[in-house]
Amino acid sequence: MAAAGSDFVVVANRLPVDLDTAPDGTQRWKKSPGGLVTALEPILRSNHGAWVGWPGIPDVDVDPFDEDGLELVPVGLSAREVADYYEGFSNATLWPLYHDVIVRPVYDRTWWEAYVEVNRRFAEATSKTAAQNATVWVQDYQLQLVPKMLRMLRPDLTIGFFLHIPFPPVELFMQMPWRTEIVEGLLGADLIGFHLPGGAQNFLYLARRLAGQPTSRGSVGVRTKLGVVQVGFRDVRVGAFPISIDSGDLDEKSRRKNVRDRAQQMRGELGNPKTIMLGVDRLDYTKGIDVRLNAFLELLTEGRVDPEDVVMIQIATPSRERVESYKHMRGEIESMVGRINGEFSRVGHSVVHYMHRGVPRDELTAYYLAADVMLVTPLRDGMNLVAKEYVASRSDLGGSLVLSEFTGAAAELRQAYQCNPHDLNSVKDAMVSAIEQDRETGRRYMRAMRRQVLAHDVDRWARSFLSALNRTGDDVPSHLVSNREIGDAEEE
Ligand SMILES: Nc1nc2c(ncn2[C@@H]2O[C@H](COP(=O)(O)OP(=O)(O)O)[C@@H](O)[C@H]2O)c(=O)[nH]1
Ligand SMILES: O=P(O)(O)OC[C@H]1O[C@H](O[C@H]2O[C@H](CO)[C@@H](O)[C@H](O)[C@H]2O)[C@H](O)[C@@H](O)[C@@H]1O
Repeated sequence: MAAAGSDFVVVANRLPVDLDTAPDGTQRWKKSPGGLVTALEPILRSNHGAWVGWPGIPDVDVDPFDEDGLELVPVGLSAREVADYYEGFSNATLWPLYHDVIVRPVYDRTWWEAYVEVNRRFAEATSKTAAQNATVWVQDYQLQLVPKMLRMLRPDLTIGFFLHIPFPPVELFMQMPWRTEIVEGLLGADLIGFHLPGGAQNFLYLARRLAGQPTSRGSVGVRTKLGVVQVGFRDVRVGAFPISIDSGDLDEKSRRKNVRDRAQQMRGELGNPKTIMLGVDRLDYTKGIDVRLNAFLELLTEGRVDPEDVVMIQIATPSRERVESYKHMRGEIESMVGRINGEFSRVGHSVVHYMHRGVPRDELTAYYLAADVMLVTPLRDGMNLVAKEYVASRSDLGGSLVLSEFTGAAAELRQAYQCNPHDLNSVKDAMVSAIEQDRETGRRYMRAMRRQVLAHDVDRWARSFLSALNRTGDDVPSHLVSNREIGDAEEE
């Protein structure tokens, strides 16, 4: 058992830095600051914090190192483990199963064995890193066995777990050959968080049915009213904590002159169309990129949208490219883009601009500002931060959001043009309403959505989870100090 060590440890599949290999073969750490690290950094730094995770490439063996007061603890994976644990069990079994079986999950015993083995390695690395009575926060579906494994190694720890993707209903979860092991793995935590009350409710039912543990029966609320599973003498609490973004920062960036000028310039480069529609997603079959392309194609074909007036930009960040279903989907989407442009573009004027690459952060903010209509049409999505980022970027109160009902964000962004991605007419109607929205209505809707996103930022999300985990009932867990003040951001 560790004598010294960190008082607060985050455990996630990926470290907040990636080991990047340059063309000349040299390797260096590249920051990949997602929302999670932004939210947790102040708490990590002021609490002698550590982050346990994979460096992002196979077959590297790196010792723990300090990065500006934050201890980074790399967990190495072999190429075989990346194939079986990450691409296999995490992204070809759990990912599709938890996203409504949009593609058929593969149940492979070798992948499961790799998942168990890698989860054990993460639990062991965490056990060596955490100080006596430390707080450990385990993240996401790749590490569902870690809470139980860690509790067996270190019963002194307070362990939280947060699932970033949906937790499926019983009818789907029961497909999983290792369903009991997964539920029991999660029950090693003291608090299990989901984005939405529905996920928490699904889990409570499965804990009763599969682990045979008594549970509370009442409904679960957002950030309040936790459910309880009794595991022997321990109470495992279960709750809904919808994640968010660093909305204040994005709001500030979107007001900068250089970002506004760049947005104007983009419009000019596109030939000053009346309407710019934008999609920003990892290239993933859950995101409904095909749905929005189909809806656009039908609207153009029916003459409800004029190809001279409306331009669509799709930024599709490469993702999980060696997984079969992702390869297949890429081909389908690219052929659809080709078909729409083949039918409706003319020389010097494309109707769909498709980029299979990521863009830098500031450039992305400029895209958000330039877009009159933001298209977020997943078939299923745990939250969808892109929808919240768009809203936070619209300090000018311009723009409109088309949002699938099947995202976590839909529960909070009620003034979006919500649609059912399984009903193409619903998506088409939402797109047309968003395109035709009048200025005053748009400003009213955007103001209401911004109030929600600015008041509920990622810092508040982290604090509400950690205070529930440590049962302090305040925004700031009493034994975890933070040097960052929070207050509800005021609109404009
Ligand atoms: N800088 C940058 N970030 C991107 C790009 N595409 C997506 N992202 C970010 O990736 C995140 C995607 O989160 P989310 O919508 O919740 O979907 P997820 O991909 O399933 O986690 C958001 O923070 C996006 O801003 C890109 O091209 N450039
Ligand atoms: O690490 P990758 O395999 O490259 O995938 C990127 C991340 O995708 C998933 O994001 C989810 O979390 C978001 C924040 O809570 C949420 O808004 C979104 O709906 C989810 O899809 C995944 O959960 C992460 O673990 C991945 O790192």
